[in-house]
Amino acid sequence: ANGGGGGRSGSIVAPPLLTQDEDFQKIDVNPPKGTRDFPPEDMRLRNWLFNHFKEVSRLFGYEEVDFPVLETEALFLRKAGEEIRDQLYCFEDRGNRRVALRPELTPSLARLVIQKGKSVSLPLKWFAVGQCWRYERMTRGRRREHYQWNMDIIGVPQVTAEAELISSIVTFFKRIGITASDVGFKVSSRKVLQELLTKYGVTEDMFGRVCIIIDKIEKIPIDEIKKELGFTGISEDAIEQLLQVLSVKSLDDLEDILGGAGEAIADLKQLFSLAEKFGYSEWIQFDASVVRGLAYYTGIVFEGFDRKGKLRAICGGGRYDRLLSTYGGDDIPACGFGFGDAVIVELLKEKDLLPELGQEVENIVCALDKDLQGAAATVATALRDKGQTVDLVLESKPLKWVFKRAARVNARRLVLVGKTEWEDGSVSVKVLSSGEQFQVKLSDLE
Ligand SMILES: CC(=O)Nc1cnc2ccccc2c1
Repeated sequence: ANGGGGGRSGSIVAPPLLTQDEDFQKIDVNPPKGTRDFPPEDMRLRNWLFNHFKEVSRLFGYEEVDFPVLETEALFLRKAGEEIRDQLYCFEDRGNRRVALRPELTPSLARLVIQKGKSVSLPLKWFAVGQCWRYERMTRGRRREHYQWNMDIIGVPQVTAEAELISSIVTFFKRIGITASDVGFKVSSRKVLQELLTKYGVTEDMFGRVCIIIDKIEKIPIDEIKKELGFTGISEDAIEQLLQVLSVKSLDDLEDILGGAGEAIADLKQLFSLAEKFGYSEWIQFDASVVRGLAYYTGIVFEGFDRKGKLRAICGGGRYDRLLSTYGGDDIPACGFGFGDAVIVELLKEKDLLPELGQEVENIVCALDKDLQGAAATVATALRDKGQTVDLVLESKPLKWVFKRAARVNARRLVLVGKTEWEDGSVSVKVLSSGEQFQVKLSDLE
């Protein structure tokens, strides 16, 4: 509809002759490269997934928030060499402002917390499900957008916060039929790296960069890793020692190397003990090689992985105690996770756990001849006012067509408005599963 613009009212203006060929050119009906449409069937799966995200978040007492998909570019301009930065979907808008489509939600959340400042009482427990963007050469044929579920706790320095976040993801997995034998969480702390780098005399400002390099440890050859670490000023033998520590497989072995005095060990011990109390011990394991690819993590980091090792990380998160202060906010501790909508669907397919979601409608209402179309509208409204879902047949159609549509929309029953019945305020109802058919007064229809 073109709104009031071209209605029947006013003088009829002959439309301009469609002379230029661009008026005829067929547009490309596909969505832009790397993006998806959500036709009904895909939208049903997406809603099913997002409803689980949101129900778990509410189960944990979190409040939903959202932010613009468009942010100032500066919010994402970290200099640690992150992939998310190289692929920023940024541009200059018509006001010559540098802007970007958000590649993640955490910076926006930090911005909003700072904006709210003293007017919000800590701790904050917020969640969001939002579309995030990246711009990479389509050579890789990868998607340029995905939806991310985030949960964040702002203002809690203790690892009870991280322990609760992992519990919420475990709760989500259990709700959709994923078990501890399907997936696990690799858990570590960046304080391990921090304590080592301090020992090797590496300065704080190098910390983020070193983490990003190490996060690539399984993605690029080890010699490349060593070379890149060399550029940050770490000595050769310090690099060897560092890589040694990252292959440590138990907290006890780590303690032998770091000594028991550091925060890293204390945090991790407490997290594993809390995991026991939350009841998800069998879901988590210590893995010193987990650093995650975001520069702002400062403490515990974790990532969900499929135990078959066929898929990329399912989700990931950790503590980011410095992020708010880097944006000029107060020194407020924070932690959170991101959970993308792509890998989880691949996992559900693998495990044959995809739900079967068909369209459902309770009633199809149909007038048996065209001068009963108004009556059919009245019947549809009566049912809708009682909260019943109704697919109203809007044109006069042969009954054969109506039965076909009833099957397609998976209607539970057919409500037929016929001349004789309507004269005494009745309609005829056919329950499609049993074939049972009966007359009923409109007022008694429920
Ligand atoms: C598997 C997948 O689609 N990943 C994906 C897709 N789009 C993104 C967009 C922004 C940031 C990360 C992204 C990650």
